[in-house]
Parts: sequence; C-alpha cells; structure tokens
Amino acid sequence: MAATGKKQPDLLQRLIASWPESDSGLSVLEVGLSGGCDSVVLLDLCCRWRAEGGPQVTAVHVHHGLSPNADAWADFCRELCASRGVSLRIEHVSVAMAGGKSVEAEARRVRYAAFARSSANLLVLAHHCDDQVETVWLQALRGGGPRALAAMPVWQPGVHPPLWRPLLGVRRVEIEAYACAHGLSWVEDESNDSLVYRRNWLRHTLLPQIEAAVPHYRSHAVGLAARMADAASILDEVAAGDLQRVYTDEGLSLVGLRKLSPARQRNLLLTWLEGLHPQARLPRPEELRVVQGMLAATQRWQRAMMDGWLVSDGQTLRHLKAVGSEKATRQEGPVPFPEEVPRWRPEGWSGCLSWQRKPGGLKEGVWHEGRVCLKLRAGGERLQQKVGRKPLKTLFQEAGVPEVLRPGWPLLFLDEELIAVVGVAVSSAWQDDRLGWWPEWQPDAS
Ligand SMILES: Nc1ncnc2c1ncn2[C@@H]1O[C@H](COP(=O)(O)OP(=O)(O)OP(=O)(O)O)[C@@H](O)[C@H]1O
Repeated sequence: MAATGKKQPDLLQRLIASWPESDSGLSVLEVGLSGGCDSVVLLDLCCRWRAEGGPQVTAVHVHHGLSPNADAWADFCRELCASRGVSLRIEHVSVAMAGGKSVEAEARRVRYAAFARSSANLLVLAHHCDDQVETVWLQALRGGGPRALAAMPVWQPGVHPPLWRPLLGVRRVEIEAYACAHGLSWVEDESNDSLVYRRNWLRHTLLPQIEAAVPHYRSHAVGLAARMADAASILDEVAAGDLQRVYTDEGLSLVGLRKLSPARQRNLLLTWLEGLHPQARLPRPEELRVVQGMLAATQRWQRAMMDGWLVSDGQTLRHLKAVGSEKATRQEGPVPFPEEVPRWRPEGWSGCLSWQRKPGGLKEGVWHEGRVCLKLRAGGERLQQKVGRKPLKTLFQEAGVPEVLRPGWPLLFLDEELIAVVGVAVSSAWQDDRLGWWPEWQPDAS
C-alpha cells in the first residue's frame, strides 16, 4: 500500500491555517484514527506539527468489531502510534443492529459516544472535501432541512471534546497524493466498496456521473453547505427569540404561537421538539407529523412521545414526562409515603408531589399514620365523594385529565383505600372541609 508520488508540501500549512484559535492554550489533541488513508495522513500531519512546536498528539481507535479484520486494524493503529510516539486509546464498542436502524448510523452513534470519553482538549477528524460533498448529497436524498444540508463544520465547539476537521477543504486525491509522497501505509476497509451502503453507492455510481456533467459540482455542494449553515443559524436565532416570547410557566402558548407566520410556527416547533430529545431525535418525517399535529391542535390533543406525552388543551402545549411506569411500579411495589411531606420526589416516579393548604384537602396528619403510599391505577378504583363512590374515570373526565395521562396518574392510598387522586380530588372520608392538605403533582417537564 505504500507508494511514492508528487509531494504536497502545503497540507500542513493548510491544517494549521484552519485552526481557528492559533494562540489559544491547546495542549493535547486526539486524532480519530481508523487506520484508513485519511486519518493516517492526519496523524502524520499532526505529528509534524508537534515536531514544529504544535500541540501534543494522542489518538483514539474505535474497534467496532464489525469486520473480520477489525483486530488487524487495531493492531495496525497500535504499531503506527508506537512508531510515532503517540499514545493510543482503543475503544471497544458493540454495534446493536436492531430497531430498523442502519449499521452505519448505529456505528457512527457508538463511535461518537466513544469519542466523547476523551480527556483531550480537542478531537481531530480526517473528514475531507469529498466526505462533505457526499454528506450534502446524502442529506438531500433524505429530505434534510437547512441544518442537515449544512453538513459538517470545520470547527464544532459545542460538544465534548470539541471537534476539528482541518482537512474539510482538502480533496481526497490530495490526501492520497500526500500519503503516497510520504510513503505512508494504511489499511483498507473492505466495506468502502460495498454498494449496499448509500454513501458508497453515491461515491462510486452517482457522483462520477454528476462530475462528468458538472465538473465543479464539489465546490457547488460545499458552497451550498456553507449557505445552509448560515441559514440554519439564523433559523436558530429566530426560533430562540420566538420561543422566549411564546413560552410561559404553563408551557408553550398556542395563542402566541398562532400570531407567528406559518413558517416561523413550524421552525419554532421543530426547534422545541429537537430540544426535548437532543440525544435521540425523532426521524425527520415523524417530527414533521408531530408538528402538523401540534399546529392543528385547536382542541384537546395528545401524542405519546418516547418518554412521555405532548399534551394540548387548545391553549397551551406542554411536554409531560411519563409519571412512573407500569414496569417501575410492578418492580418496586407501592412507594411508601415519607413522614416529612412538603415536597416529595418518590423513587421510580419522574415527578414531585407537593402540598398546598386549602379547603377540602386531606386531614392533617393522615400521612403520620405511616401507611400512606403512592400507586398507579390498577383498575376498578373508586374515590369516596359526598355523593357516593365515584369511579376514577368520571373524576378524570370532570377534571379534564387527558386520557393518555390517566394510566400513569399518581394515586394516594391509605393501606388499600384510595384517599386522593392527586391534583384532582380527595376522599370525603378523609377530607377537612376547612383547611386541609391538597396534593399536587408536578411531572418533570423538559
Ligand atoms: N473506527 C474509528 N476510530 C477512530 N476514528 C475513526 C474511526 N472511524 C472513523 N474515524 C474518524 O472519522 C473520520 C471520518 O470517518 P469516515 O468513516 O468517514 O472515514 P473514512 O473516509 O473511512 O476515513 P479513513 O480513510 O481515515 O478511514 C475518519 O477519517 C477518522 O478521523
């Protein structure tokens, strides 16, 4: 694999020039080393920079265990780093191929999680111009929005460790030429030739045809990514301002939202949704469906999300996290009530119980009996009211509790007797008509 060819002396200068904070206190950078040509060249450049007084260099190799050659790649990286005096961290990860996710996407997710365990100031990746172009096209084929079409930034400070892609302006052929000129060796990932993967199909099939018709297609795609990055950051700014205006203590005001133009409404809701689950975003078509649902929610509306619900009463939109779960309750049994009660966050429930003093609340000292606990609905419960024993369903309907929230609603029991449906009603048998303790539930909302 080693070869010789024309020397490209300027790559190191280009790498240093792309460092956005040349006078900062950067002391250690970690190279993401797959063992492929690009990252081997990157490691070589970083070591040359180190020799000229640049930062210390370490490396990380993520062993995905997907290829029969995975051990050989790790050995190659180990030897390469040893020969360059670079300490190498090898991260073994497992890529679960479940839930309809692509192997590439899952491998990428666990790789970035492994990168995040770095103790370096900066992680350097060898993505280059052709990777960027492919990413733009891939995102276009997926129907991505401005942020997706912005592809990869050279400098990504908002993650740990910050990411730097100094070769993003360099063509693949230039990197290969450098590798040859410097007699570098690398390993070939056999999966790079498999047309099963969309990126490879694009690289080997579609893009050469586009290049034949539009020779400058790379610079067009790179320019598009840069404009989309600007557009995405402007959209973020607009969404942040709009969100501040329409967000109240209660949640997102639909009245305020509807004063915005339709495009700003969609932008705000998409941003809000993304913020709810930054680590596990819904697929884009699903996000758009949820947004349509929210916008059409003039009356009561609810939708289960991965960790709770979006609930609208026609006025306000709230994200409620699940209050406990069937599973947690079955495992742990009822949650005993503590002696001190002003605010209580019971284990296994993602929310907090608090108390107000108001007429019709529970009698003083009920909980001092030490037999009070919080449980979920099991079916058939009724609450003693002055008019008789009312089914839970009726109480929930009267209080306007969305159906989807009812199975997880906290119920207070004294032994086996239901004494309060939290925030909804208390038992007349345990009620203080004058001033009693009224239980309120505050679900965790993100
Ligand atoms: N298994 C890995 N371990 C460490 N870093 C990795 C690994 N896979 C990828 N990277 C880093 O992410 C960059 C982009 O990944 P990608 O899979 O697009 O690389 P590639 O095109 O195969 O590059 P290379 O020629 O370096 O393998 C790599 O150049 C490298 O810096």
